[in-house]
Amino acid sequence: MSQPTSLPVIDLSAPDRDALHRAARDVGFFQLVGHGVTAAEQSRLLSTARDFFAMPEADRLALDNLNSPHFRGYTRIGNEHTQGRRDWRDQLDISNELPARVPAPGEPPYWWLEGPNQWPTALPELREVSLEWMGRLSTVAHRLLHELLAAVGGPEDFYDAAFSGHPRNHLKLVRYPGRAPQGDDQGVGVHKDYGFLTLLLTDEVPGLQVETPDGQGFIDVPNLPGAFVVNLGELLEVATNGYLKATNHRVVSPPGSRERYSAPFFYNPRLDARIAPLPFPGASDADGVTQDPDNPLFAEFGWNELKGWVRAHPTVVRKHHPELTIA
Ligand SMILES: O=C(O)CCC(=O)C(=O)O
Ligand SMILES: [Fe+2]
Repeated sequence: MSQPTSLPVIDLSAPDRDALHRAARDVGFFQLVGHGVTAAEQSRLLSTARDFFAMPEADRLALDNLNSPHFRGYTRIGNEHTQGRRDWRDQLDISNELPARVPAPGEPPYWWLEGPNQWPTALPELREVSLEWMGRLSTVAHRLLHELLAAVGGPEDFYDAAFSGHPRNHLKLVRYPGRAPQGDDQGVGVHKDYGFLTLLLTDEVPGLQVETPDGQGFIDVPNLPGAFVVNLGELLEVATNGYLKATNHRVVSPPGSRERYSAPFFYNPRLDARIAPLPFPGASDADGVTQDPDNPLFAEFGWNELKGWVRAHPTVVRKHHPELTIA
């Protein structure tokens, strides 16, 4: 099979289901156009993110995620880890604005993930822009998930109930501040995303790389202005018993001191949603989910999400959840 050198482009305003099926099954990554989100909305989100990172460090550290047992807020450069190695980026993690939840004895610990966000007082518009963005992209992702389920021959509304109540939307505002002084180029290390679909907005600076289907190398994802880069998360792999795979990807730090900004939106169900197998014709061709002792895939979404946070934010875990283990 020849390696794709650019990603498939899917137009959500006139979806070609065969193309979507192939893009999801063969590549696991594609560019989404025709989604209805305007260039003005996109540049507002990115410019608000830039304003956040341009604030004095003390203002950013006032939102340190070490303050939050719910893993919300700001992670300074070098405090996040992927594959046990330090990532070279700083970021603000935002999710649904909910009251702090402390799981009762016997309740799954993933309920710690529910809680309030931390917002900067000096940049009040960040709250409105981010919450609006999550609502807007949920609508787009919902449509896309329906198209995708239909494209593989399943019932398009099969997972709607999993999103009722408080679906676990997650927006990350990210800055890659050039290369680490020690010469390491891990912006963010190789990983898969934990939910159904990720809709990623980036500036024009390259860096995102996707693993090739044969697992032998990585290809650069070019910036297509106006498009969202979409990738499949682990729940789609679980849902289809491995017919669709969550794709490994990483970000290579921009050279020198060049900065790169990005904003992945993770379209996720409720934390306690159990992902039942999708009834679809390809189920008989599916070869099972990836077996990796270092990365078990959980059908109950909260566990899958908590796995990711515990791995990426060991300092938060040491401070707030020293007893926490992943079932
Ligand atoms: O910044 C990017 O381009 C991708 C980031 C990413 O993959 C992630 O945060 O999960
Ligand atoms: Fe990712």
